[in-house]
Amino acid sequence: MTSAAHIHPGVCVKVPAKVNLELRVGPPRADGFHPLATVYQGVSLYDTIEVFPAREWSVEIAGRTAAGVPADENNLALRAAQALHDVTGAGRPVRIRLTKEIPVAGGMAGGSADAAGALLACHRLWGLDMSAAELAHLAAGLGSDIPFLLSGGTAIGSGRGERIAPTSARGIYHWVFALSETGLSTPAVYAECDRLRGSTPVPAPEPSADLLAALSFGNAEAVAAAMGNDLQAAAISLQPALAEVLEAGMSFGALAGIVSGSGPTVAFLARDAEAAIDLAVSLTASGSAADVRKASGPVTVGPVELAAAR
Ligand SMILES: C[C@@](CO)(OP(=O)(O)O)[C@H](O)COP(=O)(O)OP(=O)(O)OC[C@H]1O[C@@H](n2ccc(N)nc2=O)[C@H](O)[C@@H]1O
Ligand SMILES: Nc1ncnc2c1ncn2[C@@H]1O[C@H](COP(=O)(O)OP(=O)(O)O)[C@@H](O)[C@H]1O
Repeated sequence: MTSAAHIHPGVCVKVPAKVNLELRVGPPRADGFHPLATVYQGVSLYDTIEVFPAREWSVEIAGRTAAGVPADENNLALRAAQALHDVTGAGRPVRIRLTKEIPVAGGMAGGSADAAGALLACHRLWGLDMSAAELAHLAAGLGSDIPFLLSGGTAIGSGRGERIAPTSARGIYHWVFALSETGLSTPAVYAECDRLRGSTPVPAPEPSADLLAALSFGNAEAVAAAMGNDLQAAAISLQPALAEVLEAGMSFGALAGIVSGSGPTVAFLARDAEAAIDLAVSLTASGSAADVRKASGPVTVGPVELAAAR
């Protein structure tokens, strides 16, 4: 065989990070999960997921935020590819290449993005014809955030976050993310939320009408006023320095600051693109965050296309 016979084309897709504009958390269900009412938005920090036919399953990890991501069977992208293979009986093993830009364990769903990307890329590579609903069902079994990341954009999440409904959203939102040096574990933050609530009765979660109206008008000030995260107090309780990060961003002119999901990334909404640049510069100069990223939303998952042979 010539060496060209060993070069198989692969498939590539870029999947964004998410921020929860609102995250309302109900009391724990019998299965331990918390019922949610959340508004997700895809933001322009992307992981790239490439899959190539191979003799054995494997995953390799590159990119700015590669450190600490498991390159074994605990990797969510690998688990997703194998789950798709198991339920369909289709396809051969793949080598997965992740190029990570999304902060790890930061409350921005990087692992979920990689899992969603692996599902989309393997679905194409193996020539499958599952419906969007079938893929979403499989995604939900792998993680609550994954169905949203099959498409991105702006959407309402209910159930444990896996039930996605579109919402009308206008405008472009300019974000500055303050990253933390150490991650927070999602289950630990949910548990801390329950502990802080104690025996206080918690109502069933609902998305706020004000936020949905603000999004439908594309009014950044009104969106900022309506943002909220029920996990924020728990994230601050576990990582008290986050309170200072929030204060710093507000003092530098953010419209609003919020812990992203289970944290510890703090998301600041800026008035416009210029204000976002000023805010990112001030936050960086002040040294109040380990790292600072600018992004805009909503953005969707990129096209599923051929990857260069490697
Ligand atoms: C908090 C959120 C907000 O969007 O995002 P992150 O901050 O992790 O990105 C999500 O609820 C995270 O979703 P995801 O990371 O997919 O969670 P899963 O793998 O489904 O669950 C991990 C663990 O989180 C807790 N969990 C998750 C979702 C939920 N509705 N209730 C929960 O109590 C459970 O302890 C569960 O065992
Ligand atoms: N492909 C992946 N990318 C990032 N983290 C992964 C991946 N696969 C498994 N993990 C594990 O999942 C944990 C949570 O990661 P991540 O999805 O980035 O955070 P979060 O749930 O806060 O959004 C990490 O600490 C890591 O050990």
